[in-house]
Amino acid sequence: MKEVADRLNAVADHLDEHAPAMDQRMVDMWSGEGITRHDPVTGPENAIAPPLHLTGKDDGSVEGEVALGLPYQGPPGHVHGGISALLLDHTLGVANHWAGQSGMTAELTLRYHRPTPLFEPLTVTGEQVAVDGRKIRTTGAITARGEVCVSAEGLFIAKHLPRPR
Ligand SMILES: CCCCC/C=C\C/C=C\C/C=C\C/C=C/CCCC(=O)SCCNC(=O)CCNC(=O)[C@H](O)C(C)(C)COP(=O)(O)OP(=O)(O)OC[C@H]1O[C@@H](n2cnc3c(N)ncnc32)[C@H](O)[C@@H]1OP(=O)(O)O
Repeated sequence: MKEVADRLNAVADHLDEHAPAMDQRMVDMWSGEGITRHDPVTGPENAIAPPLHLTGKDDGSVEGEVALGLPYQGPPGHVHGGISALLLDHTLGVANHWAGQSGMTAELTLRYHRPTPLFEPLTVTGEQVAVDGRKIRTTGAITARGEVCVSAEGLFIAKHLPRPR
């Protein structure tokens, strides 16, 4: 294992030497292409992202399918509850973006109905349900085999931090 670790560390050092400076990398991550490349849920450049692929639907909601492996394990054979919260927080955020009014998460309420299985297709959904001034209410769920494992209700407040340029 030590030899393998040394080789991986050498690769990491090599990549570090050739990577752009951190502030430039931040700019690149936010440069567009219609997706965020860096986020820990859908980001293709983020090693901890499963990644979940979300699609916007004609009815205004978003949906994606993903199967999660061992790094996301909590209870034996099942998804860690914080990971489910991560997927839903982000999916509700993307649902807001898709609906045209987005904001920052102020409250996220989760109900864990049944354990969420690892290694099985999960459907993750989000839908904006109301906008009242700056307050945005959004719901979503993770389902497996047609049964709801986790449902979410979020309050988002319209506010946008400046993107790096
Ligand atoms: C499907 C294909 C789509 C393609 C997608 C393509 C591209 C994607 C592009 C972008 C990606 C899109 C989405 C990405 C998704 C991101 C998801 C992640 C979201 C997050 O992970 S984000 C980080 C976690 N989040 C925070 O880090 C927030 C920290 N926090 C604050 O920054 C402030 O706290 C803030 C801003 C929340 C409010 O602050 P503030 O000063 O602006 O507003 P203020 O306090 O005045 O509140 C105004 C009114 O909201 C009420 N209110 C406020 N907070 C409340 C609470 N908690 N509960 C109940 N009511 C609350 C007040 O009571 C008042 O109500 P009233 O007006 O009636 O008095």
